[in-house]
Amino acid sequence: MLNHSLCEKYGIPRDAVITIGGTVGVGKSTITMALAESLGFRTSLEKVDSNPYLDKFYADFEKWSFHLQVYFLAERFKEQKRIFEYGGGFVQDRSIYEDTGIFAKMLFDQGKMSQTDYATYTSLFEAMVMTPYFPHPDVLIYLEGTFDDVLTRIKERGRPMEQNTDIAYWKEMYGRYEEWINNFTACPVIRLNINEYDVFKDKESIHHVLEKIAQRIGQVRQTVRV
Ligand SMILES: Nc1ncnc2c1ncn2[C@@H]1O[C@H](COP(=O)(O)OP(=O)(O)O)[C@@H](O)[C@H]1O
Ligand SMILES: Nc1ncnc2c1ncn2[C@H]1C[C@H](O)[C@@H](COP(=O)(O)O)O1
Repeated sequence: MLNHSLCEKYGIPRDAVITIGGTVGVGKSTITMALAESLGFRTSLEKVDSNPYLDKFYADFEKWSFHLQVYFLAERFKEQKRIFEYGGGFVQDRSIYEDTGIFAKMLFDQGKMSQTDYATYTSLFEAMVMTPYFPHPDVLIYLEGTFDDVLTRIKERGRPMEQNTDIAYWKEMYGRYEEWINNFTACPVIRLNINEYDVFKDKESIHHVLEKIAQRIGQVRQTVRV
């Protein structure tokens, strides 16, 4: 299954864990699949259709915010375990850090999650994730584009629950993402503009992304060795 030749060509370790971050609609799932195919890695994808809370959440944020956050946390933690059990070699669609740093915080700040629920969620997150035993990704690829481009992609993808959501929600999230990534330190980051590649019209452009990954992981592993 592993595409050893591309891993070797670029010097990307076969046990690497590459996580894709970025706001809703920016293109995470798409590049996750393209990178995994190129490298012969497994994917860890967000399952939207089988999520029992997502539709309800978009219809009533206040009522379902806590349920949804706990559900996402459980799902991502199970995925983290799966990645660990396989010994890496994964491309992961969205990081666990975004659940707390973006979504839960935004819902609390906007009064859509109560103080008690937020405290319970945060303590659960910290107990599960912020421990020395939790493996962080080798690299987080942060996808960025203009707000208009992201909005166009959300519209074109056409998930009904997202179409009925106020643009202010996406705008607020977009702004929070910019601030969040500027302060993110949990693992090495590559910032990738969505105009730097196009997996649909120019498949070869994925090589540009592979080069960046190799370079960043190489830098980190070299620093660790020194
Ligand atoms: N490089 C690209 N060029 C054009 N459209 C893209 C590109 N990457 C993703 N898209 C489209 O944008 C929409 C959102 O992409 P998706 O990967 O589902 O985003 P995310 O996982 O970040 O929410 C989809 O309709 C997808 O086909
Ligand atoms: N932690 C989350 N809280 C609320 N909503 C979330 C969370 N994680 C993902 N979502 C939503 C956003 C989208 O509607 C879908 C899938 O995300 P995407 O960025 O399109 O992969 O789930």
